[in-house]
Amino acid sequence: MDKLRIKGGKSLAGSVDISGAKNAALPELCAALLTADTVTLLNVPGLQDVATMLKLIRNMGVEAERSASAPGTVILNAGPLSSPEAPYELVKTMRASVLALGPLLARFGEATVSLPGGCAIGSRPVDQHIKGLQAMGADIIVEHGYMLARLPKGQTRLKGAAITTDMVTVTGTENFLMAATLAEGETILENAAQEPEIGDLAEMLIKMGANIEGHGSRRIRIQGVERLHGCTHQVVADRIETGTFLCAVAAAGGDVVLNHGRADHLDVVIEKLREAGATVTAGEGFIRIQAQGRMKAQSFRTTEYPGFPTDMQAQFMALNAIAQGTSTVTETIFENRFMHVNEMVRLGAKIQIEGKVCVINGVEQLSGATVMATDLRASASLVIAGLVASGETFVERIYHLDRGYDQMEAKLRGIGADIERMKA
Ligand SMILES: CC(=O)N[C@H]1[C@@H](OP(=O)(O)OP(=O)(O)OC[C@H]2O[C@@H](n3ccc(=O)[nH]c3=O)[C@H](O)[C@@H]2O)O[C@H](CO)[C@@H](O)[C@@H]1O
Ligand SMILES: C=C(OP(=O)(O)O)C(=O)O
Repeated sequence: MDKLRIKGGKSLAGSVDISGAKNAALPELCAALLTADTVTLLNVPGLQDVATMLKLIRNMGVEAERSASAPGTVILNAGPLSSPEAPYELVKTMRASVLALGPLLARFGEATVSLPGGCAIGSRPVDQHIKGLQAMGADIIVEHGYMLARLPKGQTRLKGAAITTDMVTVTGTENFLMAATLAEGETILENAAQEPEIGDLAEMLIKMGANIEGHGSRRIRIQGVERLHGCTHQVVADRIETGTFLCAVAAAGGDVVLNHGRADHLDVVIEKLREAGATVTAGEGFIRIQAQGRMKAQSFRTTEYPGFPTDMQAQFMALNAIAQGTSTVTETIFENRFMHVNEMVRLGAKIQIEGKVCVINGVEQLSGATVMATDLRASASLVIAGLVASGETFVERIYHLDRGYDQMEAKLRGIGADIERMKA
């Protein structure tokens, strides 16, 4: 297994190109299942999760190729799709595979999708996905670890429905959105997620001929159409990758421009960074951060968008770990998303976990050690901690990092970090 070696203490300067968002690219690859026409996605990030999703849909019979001449371009054609199935072997490494369920049901009237299972950050059930698609008329049974979904005999389309989920669910909203585009009649999604990736998916579906209103709000209305057509769509910039680099610069110090970064998708995080003492400026297609000296620790609580993103919790905690003062971080979305804490403690951080809350007493210096990545954002937080720790830090099990960051170590090296991948 590859690991990262980081020699801490370098400040960061220069510019980084932010990639397309993992959490937009994954549903958008699944949206291509909704049409027999060709769909072209631009700005698709080079991530392990994208490779897994391409494998998953190719396994169904979909033609899906990365363009050799245009980096980031993926051309998809689900015309030849023959097997609407997502097997456990592929689903187990990537929970987002559940996003195949809605489009498959909508277009083919059947789908067999493995239950994703729990993961390091929490149990992550899919009961809301099942309940919502059942409300749209699907028969879904769970058997041998699989969701077996089909339309009742004689029915060729899902039916529009009013769906109110028990909690805000991002991939749940995306599954219903995609399913509803081809359903008969109107679907109203109440308590819908408002993450920018939902808006980006909706924009893509509208280009494909879908009739959608209200995306970006808590109530989305979809009027089903009989068929969708192909489109070309550019994946929105990754706000979590952007936020990760912002935290890295705030922690290590420096002056970095993030090209393609969208400040309007990161309001709360940027506000906290400003309160911490960083200077953050932004314009069309870029964000610049300048940071000098020790930041001031910031307390926060994760909530659904537009609140503080759970996917930024670990990275900001790394900043708090070496900031001045005491902060509290409350995780409200996932029940087990503090796996990075014990690893940070091994680097010298002073953090106590009290249920959903972490109390962090900022220390002046971390000291390098070997630490283990347990999930995607935990990995990123350990990289940030390694950038500021004295001596060398080795981050093991970075296959988690590769799931969701496009060449993170090369991008960090480009702005002056002393970081290298050690191949297994
Ligand atoms: C591919 C993708 O976009 N992943 C993101 C998505 O994950 P994902 O869509 O899986 O997360 P959800 O928004 O669904 O989860 C929110 C909460 O609802 C719970 N829940 C969800 C569905 C369900 O059927 N039953 C249920 O109990 C989850 O366990 C969690 O506690 O949103 C999360 C929350 O912003 C992010 O951390 C992930 O990066
Ligand atoms: C939890 C995350 O992703 P996923 O839903 O793909 O596991 C994440 O991106 O931080």
